[in-house]
Amino acid sequence: MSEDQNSSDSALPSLLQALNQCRTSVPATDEALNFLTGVLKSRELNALVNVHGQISNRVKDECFHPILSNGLQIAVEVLDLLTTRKNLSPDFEEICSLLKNPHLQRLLDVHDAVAQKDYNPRLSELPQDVDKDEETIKIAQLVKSDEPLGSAQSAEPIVGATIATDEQTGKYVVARVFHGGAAYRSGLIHVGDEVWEVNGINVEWKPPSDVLKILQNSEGTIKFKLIPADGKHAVCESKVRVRAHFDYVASLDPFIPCREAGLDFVKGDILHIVNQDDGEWWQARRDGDRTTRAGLIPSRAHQERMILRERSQIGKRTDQGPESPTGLCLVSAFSPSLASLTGCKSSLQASPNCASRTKTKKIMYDSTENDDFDREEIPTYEEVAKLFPRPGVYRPIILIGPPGVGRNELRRRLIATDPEKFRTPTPFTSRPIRPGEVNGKEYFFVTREKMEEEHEAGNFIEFGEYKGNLYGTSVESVKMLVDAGHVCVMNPHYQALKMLRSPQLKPFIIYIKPPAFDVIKETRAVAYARSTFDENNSRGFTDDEFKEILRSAERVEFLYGHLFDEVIVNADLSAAFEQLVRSVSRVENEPLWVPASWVQ
Ligand SMILES: Nc1ncnc2c1ncn2[C@@H]1O[C@H](COP(=O)(O)OP(=O)(O)OP(=O)(O)O)[C@@H](O)[C@H]1O
Repeated sequence: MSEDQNSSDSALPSLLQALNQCRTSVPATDEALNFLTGVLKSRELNALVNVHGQISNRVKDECFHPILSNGLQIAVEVLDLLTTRKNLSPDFEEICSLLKNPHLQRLLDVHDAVAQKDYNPRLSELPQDVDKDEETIKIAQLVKSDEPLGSAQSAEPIVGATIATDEQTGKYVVARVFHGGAAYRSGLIHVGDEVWEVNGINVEWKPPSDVLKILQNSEGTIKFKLIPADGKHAVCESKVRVRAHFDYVASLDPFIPCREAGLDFVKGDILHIVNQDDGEWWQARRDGDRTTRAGLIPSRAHQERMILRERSQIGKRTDQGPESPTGLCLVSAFSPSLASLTGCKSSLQASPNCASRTKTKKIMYDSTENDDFDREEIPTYEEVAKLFPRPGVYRPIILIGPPGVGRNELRRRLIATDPEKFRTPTPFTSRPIRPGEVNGKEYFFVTREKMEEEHEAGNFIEFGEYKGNLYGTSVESVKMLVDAGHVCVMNPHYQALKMLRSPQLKPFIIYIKPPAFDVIKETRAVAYARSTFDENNSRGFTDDEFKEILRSAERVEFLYGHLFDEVIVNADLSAAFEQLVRSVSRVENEPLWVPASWVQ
């Protein structure tokens, strides 16, 4: 056994012995001393010391070299692969549960973070000739980045930091340090540090273009002499992941403080926010992309202001005439099955475009007074976390879209693949039960008073009146299906999303999008598709109805686009259905991003 091993083996007994010997002389309570004795004797600490001894024994003469730096990503991929398989052997089941363990995932995450700090190539020795009176100066050497410098307009692409002139002193200070960049990895350069010299050249009063030239012309390592900022050394990486609800192109943003440092992204991208110290500009990476340095993105507050600004400009233009998304016409559609019992206030105030549809059913839909309310929450970023599927507990599948786009058709096809597994919740009605009907099968039959009471209590996802009877689908009936191990599939009116998208139900929302006018017209004509806009006079769709579907789609996307988990364009029906089946399988088997509050 090695010396190290011996010393670590005897460390805890020696400590215990020492503690016993000085027990009476130390100013500590019996309780504290007993606690410490317990810790020193504990199995966990002894095991840990043992492991430490073993490791230091084995690697005494070697360096640690991480074999990989994306352990977590690989673990998730393995998990994804395994969870798609049915009838796994017990060994694989065990691997799955190990990989799902948050402690193991965190450990891999930390390992990767350490592994990605690329300490090579080694920096040359620091110079010995630092003046005694320069003790407060720090010298940082960075290896010049491989990124092309031709287009560099700032120091950022070269050293991973931005430098700005301090308004009060007129001197150069480090304004920002990018996560993952050379400056960040060095751990030596911090926001607020005053830049005194670059490669031995005093830059105190030089114009920015000269400083940039020095950086560009330097080869290999770049040496900085800095006057440290006080107490700003602790940079803590946040673990926040957000889903972006808007597209961002840094080169088109007139407000970004450093364009080269911007991070472009598109709606739906998952971003890892690594730093939120600056209230206006956050630093982020695309999730899973740990190899690159972080880039600048607008903070939530900044983006909200931009959106409000844009809206007020649209508002001004709308006052002067042209249409805006909120000015779109919305038509209700009604099909007799309660699953698609829909309608909305806006439909009762049809615009002149909709005037031809005189037979629109006046079905109340009152989950909200009007759907513009949704835009009060300005969609910028939503904090998300991964939700791992749990065997036997299925997330409800919600098909949303403009009436007539084909949600019902897709829902029915999905249920037909396995009617025992896929179910639509049973609605409630105040209509009297008819001969042959069974309570709880076609409907739950309840009194009008009971329905009104439940409605008042906010328990209905959809609620309406038809031919003097009330109909409604309750949150409870969705929960009942989920608890019974079924996959609940619904195609409610889009306004129902506000109630459905809750941590209790955790629905997966699929937007069924109409294709372009020509394609929708062609595909529906080939299939002899019947319009459900006017149930008493069911016939092929008219051009106006297709236009109405497209107009309504625009409105749904504008109001609820940020809530969609997936988009399926319903052009060719069998292709759309295949995509639906694939999505449903993903929801069952893969960890997917959901609002963070659903997981906590
Ligand atoms: N991709 C498609 N190609 C051809 N016909 C389609 C396609 N998708 C749906 N249809 C047909 O279009 C008609 C309307 O579809 P469906 O009833 O499913 O719409 P919906 O979105 O549920 O609207 P509603 O609530 O009005 O019923 C049906 O006759 C359906 O078979």
